[in-house]
Amino acid sequence: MSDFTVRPITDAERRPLYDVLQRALHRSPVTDQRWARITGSVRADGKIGAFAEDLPIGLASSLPTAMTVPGGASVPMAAVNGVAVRADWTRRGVLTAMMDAQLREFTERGYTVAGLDASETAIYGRFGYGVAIRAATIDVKHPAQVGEGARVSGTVRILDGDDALVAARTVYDRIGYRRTGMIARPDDWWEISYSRSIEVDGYRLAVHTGPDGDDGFALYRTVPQRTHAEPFLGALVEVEDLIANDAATVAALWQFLLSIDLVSTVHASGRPVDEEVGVLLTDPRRARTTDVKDQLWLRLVDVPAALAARTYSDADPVVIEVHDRMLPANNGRYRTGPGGAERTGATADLELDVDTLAMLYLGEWRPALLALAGRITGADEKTLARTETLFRTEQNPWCGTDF
Ligand SMILES: CC(=O)SCCNC(=O)CCNC(=O)[C@H](O)C(C)(C)COP(=O)(O)OP(=O)(O)OC[C@H]1O[C@@H](n2cnc3c(N)ncnc32)[C@H](O)[C@@H]1OP(=O)(O)O
Repeated sequence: MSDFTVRPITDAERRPLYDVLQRALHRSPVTDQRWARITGSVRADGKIGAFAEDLPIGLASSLPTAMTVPGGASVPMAAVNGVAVRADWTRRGVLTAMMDAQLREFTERGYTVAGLDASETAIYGRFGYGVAIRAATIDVKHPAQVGEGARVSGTVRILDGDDALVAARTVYDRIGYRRTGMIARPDDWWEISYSRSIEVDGYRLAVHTGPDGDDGFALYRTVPQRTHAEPFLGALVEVEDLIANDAATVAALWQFLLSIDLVSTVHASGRPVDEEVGVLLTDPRRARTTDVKDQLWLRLVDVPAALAARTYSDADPVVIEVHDRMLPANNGRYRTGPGGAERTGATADLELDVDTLAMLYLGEWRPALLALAGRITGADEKTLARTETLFRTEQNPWCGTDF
């Protein structure tokens, strides 16, 4: 018998469990002032707690949202956003018990998928999450400037505090989550995460205005780099969020970020892997992609619904056999082709675990590579090529929301 219990939390348990999360992420416990600001958005609903008798020892939170899938439909998604176990209770199965309870809750609530941003890569595969989106870190070193011929226009203004929060929400809602992998940003996420970036971490918002009004923004802060040894070293510009309605607005926001004086480097993480900043510059080598890593770990909670929600390119269907240890209702074979996806009794063309299906689902990974890694079995080269055609997407998926 385990010496802890896992269950939905009450209102009174929110703050102590929020502090379990803060501590696990090496942040200070929340202040009374900050709690007063966010308390309405830190809801008990969607939170699973772990308790040793009355002691709160673990938390797994989620927010309801929706994600755009290939073809443009959006599916109900649980954004898993606050997972922590007290340091004196780790490696005793607390997270495993919370993940199990959470997945059962997601099924009951009718979520098609769940997603998370993993603190470490070794944790979530065992629960059926796979890396469905990768993102790039881009560093631009000064002197760097956007070339004169670049098609950038419009104006940029800087906002702070609540004005920044309101403007970012308004522009995001206006642009929408159009690209595959983007999500609707939940109200509570704006109130907790975005307000922390602005109020606690000192970020400001550069809002771009084009011919039809505000159409993009960059959330950024400047961090001094000067030392006694290097008294003239310029500041670092850290870009946390950059959203725009089209590529020209993305370019205009980069132009603004590169125009800030007394800066040595502009650093942006979580960018789309196809965001080519270098080509905009007079010297392309000033921009470097310094990292490409997992951005979104996706869990297909309802495999039949997920497979049916996206579109497929033109190729003969494949029969995919899916294995799901934690949600056995997903086990089975699915005929997947341009006409859609449905359960079948036919012989499988390929087999995979549900985390690998998540890696395929948004078009991030080539099936041949997944077969090479031993993640797809039973498929010959022709089947893998067919699967690639079916699942291929025109543009790389990108989430862009750090939840
Ligand atoms: C979506 C997000 O919020 S990401 C943020 C996640 N939170 C953090 O990183 C905060 C700091 N860390 C923690 O709070 C905890 O260590 C957690 C939540 C990561 C893990 O909680 P635990 O209760 O220790 O996990 P649990 O005991 O259920 O471990 C399950 C398995 O995962 C493995 N595991 C858990 N954490 C890690 C890790 N950080 N690295 C490698 N393996 C891990 C365990 O070894 C175990 O494997 P086993 O079944 O083969 O023995």
